[in-house]
Amino acid sequence: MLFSEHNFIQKNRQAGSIEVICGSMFSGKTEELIRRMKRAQFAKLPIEIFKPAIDIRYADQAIVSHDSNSIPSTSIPNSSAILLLSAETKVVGIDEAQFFDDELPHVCVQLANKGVRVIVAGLDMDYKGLPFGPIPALMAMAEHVTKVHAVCVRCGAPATYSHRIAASENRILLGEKDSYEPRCRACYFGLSDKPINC
Ligand SMILES: Nc1ncnc2c1ncn2[C@@H]1O[C@H](COP(=O)(O)OP(=O)(O)O)[C@@H](O)[C@H]1O
Ligand SMILES: Cc1cn([C@H]2C[C@H](O)[C@@H](COP(=O)(O)O)O2)c(=O)[nH]c1=O
Ligand SMILES: [Zn+2]
Repeated sequence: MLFSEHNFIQKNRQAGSIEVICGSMFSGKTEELIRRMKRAQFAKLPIEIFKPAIDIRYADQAIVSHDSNSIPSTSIPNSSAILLLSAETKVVGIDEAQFFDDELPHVCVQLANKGVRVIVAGLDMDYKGLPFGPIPALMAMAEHVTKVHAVCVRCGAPATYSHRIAASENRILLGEKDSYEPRCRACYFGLSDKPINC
């Protein structure tokens, strides 16, 4: 084997990767993140899972899916804390990533370049259907992007939008079924004949 070829393989062995799991609310992002992280645990790899401190739903020290699956996590105030807290880690999971600051893509690139497998889950769109926080940039920089779908509560089609039923117009409004419902394109934009009670 040529020296340059050997060097190339060695370098690539050290490289990690970025995976993004995105979609609407109730689409299974957290479940998919938990599944991937538990598989890494079975492989005896050191893992760390982070979520933004702002997300105080369900539990402080765990990520919890709408189906009550959970795995321990650390709540952090900003994305730079991930670098400080994941020194010996081989697999880093990040949930509710839409709430993190714009430095998150840079943090993920630094980790991946150090050989870490980074798995990020978050909403790709806010309730207005607009790209949400650092997720679009992460989707562009990731090796793998998985878009998962909920079931539209109006018609049963695959849902890609998170329709807000609560009155607030703030971009950030923590909530569950009391405040949001997953909808397909036709039901979100009112394109179908079926009447939609908003
Ligand atoms: N309309 C819906 N479509 C799909 N799943 C739903 C719906 N409503 C509730 N769920 C539940 O939500 C779970 C997914 O939860 P979770 O992984 O926390 O989603 P996300 O993180 O994308 O909000 C599903 O397995 C299902 O039990
Ligand atoms: C669409 C939308 C959502 N949120 C909040 C509501 C929930 O607390 C989380 C999303 O949780 P999930 O795990 O994806 O179900 O985000 C928000 O603040 N603003 C929005 O526009
Ligand atoms: Zn629909």
